[in-house]
Amino acid sequence: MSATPVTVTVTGAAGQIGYALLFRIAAGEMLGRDVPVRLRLLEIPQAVKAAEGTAMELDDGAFPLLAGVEVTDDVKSAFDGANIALLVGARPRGPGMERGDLLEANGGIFAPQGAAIEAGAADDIRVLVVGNPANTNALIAQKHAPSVPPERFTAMTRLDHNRAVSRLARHLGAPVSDVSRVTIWGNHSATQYPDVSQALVAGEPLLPRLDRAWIEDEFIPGVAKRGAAIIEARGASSAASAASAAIDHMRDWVSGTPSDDWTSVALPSDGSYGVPDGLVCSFPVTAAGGSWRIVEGLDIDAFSRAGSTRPSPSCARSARRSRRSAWSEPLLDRRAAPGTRGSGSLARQAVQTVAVGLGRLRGGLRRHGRAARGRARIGVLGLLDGVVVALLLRREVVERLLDVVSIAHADSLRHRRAPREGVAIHGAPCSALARRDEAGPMG
Ligand SMILES: NC(=O)c1ccc[n+]([C@@H]2O[C@H](COP(=O)([O-])OP(=O)(O)OC[C@H]3O[C@@H](n4cnc5c(N)ncnc54)[C@H](O)[C@@H]3O)[C@@H](O)[C@H]2O)c1
Ligand SMILES: O=C(O)C[C@H](O)C(=O)O
Repeated sequence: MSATPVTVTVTGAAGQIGYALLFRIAAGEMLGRDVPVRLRLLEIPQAVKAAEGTAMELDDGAFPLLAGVEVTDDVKSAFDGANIALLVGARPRGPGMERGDLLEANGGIFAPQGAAIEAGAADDIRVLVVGNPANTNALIAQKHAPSVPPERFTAMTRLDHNRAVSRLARHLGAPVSDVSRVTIWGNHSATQYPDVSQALVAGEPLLPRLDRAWIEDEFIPGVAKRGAAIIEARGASSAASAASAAIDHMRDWVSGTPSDDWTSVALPSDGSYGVPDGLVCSFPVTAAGGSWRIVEGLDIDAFSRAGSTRPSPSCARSARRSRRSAWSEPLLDRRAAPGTRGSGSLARQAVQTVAVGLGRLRGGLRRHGRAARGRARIGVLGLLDGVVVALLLRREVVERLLDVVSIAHADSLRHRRAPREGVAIHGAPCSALARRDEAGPMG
């Protein structure tokens, strides 16, 4: 057994995921069965007592690797000397919501936590953001810890990855351990693209064994919308499977991925695959020596070329949408906020949110009835989301955002007759944004 315990900070420790996560960490499933851990549990003051109850149960587990448990509501001390931070504490969504709708409630949590990591975490700090919208929250935390290497901030798409692997294995009647090289691209949101084009089953290409209609009509939406299906069935968002994915994510990060496989992790882009620098995006990654490395050089068109059956109109729509989600978001980003490098891709995400909010608002205002009113309401919330993100940023970004909003507004007035196709956000056809508006850009 190694001598010095690893300090693991878990936020939201009294919540559902926290409860499913902590005992597995204490049992050595995350860092190895020879690595002692010291747990720091961060909660809001109202939930500290519940977290203390969990700490009592951890004691009662008599875990040989557990070197201590501390409970606190003080953000600074929670991250002091932390080697690993699992940022789980955040509000979960309810039925009918998208994860991006949580930004208003949750975005503010991650700036002080990022700052506390900057101030006091250990040099080897590794951060996994689980709280939704995970990609955006990871970016917020990362921007507040400028001296920590950006790639140490990750957001969790491992749950989506595991869902994809499990679904493929069940469909093919194969053990999950036989399925490899699956990728989740993009955001932990309904806009993600679960990609099987490189996947293997028992070392052989998997694509020839799948029907393209199944991939497009069942697999892709089934994975991307699994979180909502669980909320619908369970009345609460996924917890044990999320905790399990967090364990998998950290274990692979620290101990490495198998030599013949990769996993999916959302991390600040290094420009790979045309994703703008700094945007927190899920990629195929391997881990070795405690660092992630993006798998380079994959042929991203393989899936399209391999399809042999003609998709029905709805398949085509869903495929277009999925591919657009994975690949055109960066394009939209680039066009939406040219020259915002340095002010960060958070600005671009804010711009996207505002643009989508505007799309929803316009859609709602143009129609009548309850659905339209709902759409307009969601539009207003989307606008607020964007503004909240922008306010977390510097002044010039806010100004740029206002710029974009006014240009979009002017365009929408100009193209009132064909607003879906006509509105341009710095050159990006707004039709693309409008079609994505159910899913939202945030993850
Ligand atoms: N990325 C993923 O794959 C994934 C999967 C499942 C759930 N989630 C997200 O994880 C989050 C937590 O889910 P849950 O089911 O555990 O929710 P929960 O409501 O059961 O628990 C959340 C806990 O966080 C605490 N909390 C709130 N603000 C905090 C703060 N500032 N500091 C510390 N703790 C704080 C709450 O008091 C609560 O105990 C949600 O945002 C959910 O949407 C993400
Ligand atoms: O869907 C949710 O809101 C929870 C989580 O992100 C999930 O994917 O299960």
